[in-house]
Amino acid sequence: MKIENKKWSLEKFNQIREEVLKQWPTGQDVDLEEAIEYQKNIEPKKRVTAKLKEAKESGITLIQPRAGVALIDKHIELLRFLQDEGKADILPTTIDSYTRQNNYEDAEAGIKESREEKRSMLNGFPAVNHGVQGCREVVEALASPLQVRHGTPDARLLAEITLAGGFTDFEGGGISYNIPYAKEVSIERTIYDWQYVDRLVGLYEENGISINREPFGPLTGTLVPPSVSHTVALVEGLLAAEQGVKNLTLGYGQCGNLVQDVAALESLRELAAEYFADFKDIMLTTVFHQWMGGFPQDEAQAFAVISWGASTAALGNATKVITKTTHEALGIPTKEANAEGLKASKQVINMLRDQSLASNDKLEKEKEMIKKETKQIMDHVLELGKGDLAQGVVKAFKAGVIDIPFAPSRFNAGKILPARDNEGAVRYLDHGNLPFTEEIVKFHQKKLEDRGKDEGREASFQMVIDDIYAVGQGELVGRPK
Ligand SMILES: CC[C@H]1O[C@@H](n2cnc3c(N)ncnc32)[C@H](O)[C@@H]1O
Repeated sequence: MKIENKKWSLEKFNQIREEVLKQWPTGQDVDLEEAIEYQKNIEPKKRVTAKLKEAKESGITLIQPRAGVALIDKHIELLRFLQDEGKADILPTTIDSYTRQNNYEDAEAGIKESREEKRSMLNGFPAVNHGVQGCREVVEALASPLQVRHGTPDARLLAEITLAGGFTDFEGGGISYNIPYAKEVSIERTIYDWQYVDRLVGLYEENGISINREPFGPLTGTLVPPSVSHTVALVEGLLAAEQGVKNLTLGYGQCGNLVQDVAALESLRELAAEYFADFKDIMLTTVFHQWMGGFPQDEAQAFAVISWGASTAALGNATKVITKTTHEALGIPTKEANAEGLKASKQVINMLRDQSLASNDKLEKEKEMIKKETKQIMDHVLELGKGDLAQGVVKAFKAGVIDIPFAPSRFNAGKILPARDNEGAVRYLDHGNLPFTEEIVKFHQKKLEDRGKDEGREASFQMVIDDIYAVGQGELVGRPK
């Protein structure tokens, strides 16, 4: 397929739509006109965009967990608990791994098994199998707005069914739900398929229905430098806006050094304001993901990591924070543990509501570097695409100009290597083919050399390994044993 960053015609969209809705029997229940009417009757307090707008205007940080189980009644019970006990501002529905791979047969088997075993045999909610009516049962049982969270390279049918089902926010994108989640799916394929998702959202918007879109910020969740993360957020947001998306939450996964993370959130807002300046009617918000790397098993230590994430989200004025639980190192959390992660986060956010991180030289320097790096990558992507962003992305991955650390995809160059400096900020030990100037490369090298001097060792791959295990072992920087 030829990909270009151009709004799809309705004719092209409808032609592909016929195939999409045939991928599973429940696709036949999607009737767009009826779905638009149904969405029209979902009042503002149950729309994610309204909640985000209110939070952005009042400068508060909303809390949202991840959560999903196999059966509709159990999923409602779980979400009701997170809403009423956890006080979640926005509710998730995390989709199961079979559905994420379009393996609806095994999802169906998982539903059957869950009924037999009387416990969830899936690691999320199989929305495609439950269909439009099943999704509406969930939406109508809850008072809070709902977002679909997943990791699906081909999310076209999932989007059709969950949006018709009353969800008002859809996570993911052609890079962020491919490169960290799949090995064999080409970038062309997922950029194209996610243009379909965004064109569907554009169709809802053209009919007065506001649906929020949230590219998946953390990517591989493993020491992803802010400028790599911001590049993907901006690219996916711009591709979505071209298809008619009007509400975008751009995300970033916590790295752990407070100044760098606050600088990342502030620079993300500033970069987004620049890159989306031509889209007059777009609402831009930010989401901060609490630490996505390895967690300590110990409950108290895990609470500390959760609270550190909540603190940074508040001090960085993120519109929303995605919370973690003390079961992170163990598996799918109980509803109680999930609610506790929400309550700990809310406590910290409330206590920091009237505080902010005073601007300082370090913060300004960090913001300057992140913005310079991101712009250097973005400029090169556009150059490679001869002005077409979609073409540029495909070429950028081939050239390693966009490169995501520790990604499974064979379409990712995998040449960059991140490691923490002496204060725990994430730096480029190897910047691979990222198109950075000498100034940028030297800045990162010096930071890592300083750590090496302090530790009495060379800046090396061993630091990367030490840093990957550090948080789970009670540290931030992986110091030599
Ligand atoms: C993006 C990855 C994260 O999503 C979370 N996650 C995935 N599936 C579920 C789930 N079913 N319930 C709660 N949390 C979940 C978990 O914290 C994991 O680290």
